[in-house]
Amino acid sequence: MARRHIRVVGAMLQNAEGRYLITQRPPKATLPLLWEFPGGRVEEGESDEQALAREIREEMGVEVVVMDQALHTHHEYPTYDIDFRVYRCRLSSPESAIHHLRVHDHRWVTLEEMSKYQFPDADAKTLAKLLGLEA
Ligand SMILES: Nc1nc2c([nH]c(=O)n2[C@H]2C[C@H](O)[C@@H](COP(=O)(O)OP(=O)(O)OP(=O)(O)O)O2)c(=O)[nH]1
Repeated sequence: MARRHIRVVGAMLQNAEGRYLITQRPPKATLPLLWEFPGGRVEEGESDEQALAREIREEMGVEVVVMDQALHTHHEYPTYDIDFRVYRCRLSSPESAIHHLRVHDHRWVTLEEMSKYQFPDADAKTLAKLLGLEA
């Protein structure tokens, strides 16, 4: 069978204190309980911006404004490849409460704190680039 290639979008979502939102994948998802940049797959006919806003609405019940693309990487997992783009985003309403609709947990973290959480393999490159970008 052909190897699957999936297009994934993630959010670099900063709050007023400059902390980034990271979310924990559900226990029964692929890559269970790993921490990640909120987001998910881009579906047929969707733009990256539409997909990211939809995923974040479905996962946490909040609205975001998607801004510029910050990072783009590829990663090969054992059974599929991802094309992963990360966009800077902000909450449409800064005081919005984060709901755990499809995420197990969330944290607002500094870049230093981020490295203490376990992320999927694809994010090693993303995190290194992010540290480089924001340094
Ligand atoms: N959102 C997100 N996904 C990531 C990150 N790093 C990483 O390897 N991924 C992978 C995990 C998954 O294989 C894929 C995202 O798919 P997903 O399962 O979250 O997407 P989805 O919500 O559309 O899920 P599904 O309905 O297809 O199950 O990208 C990341 O930082 N954020």
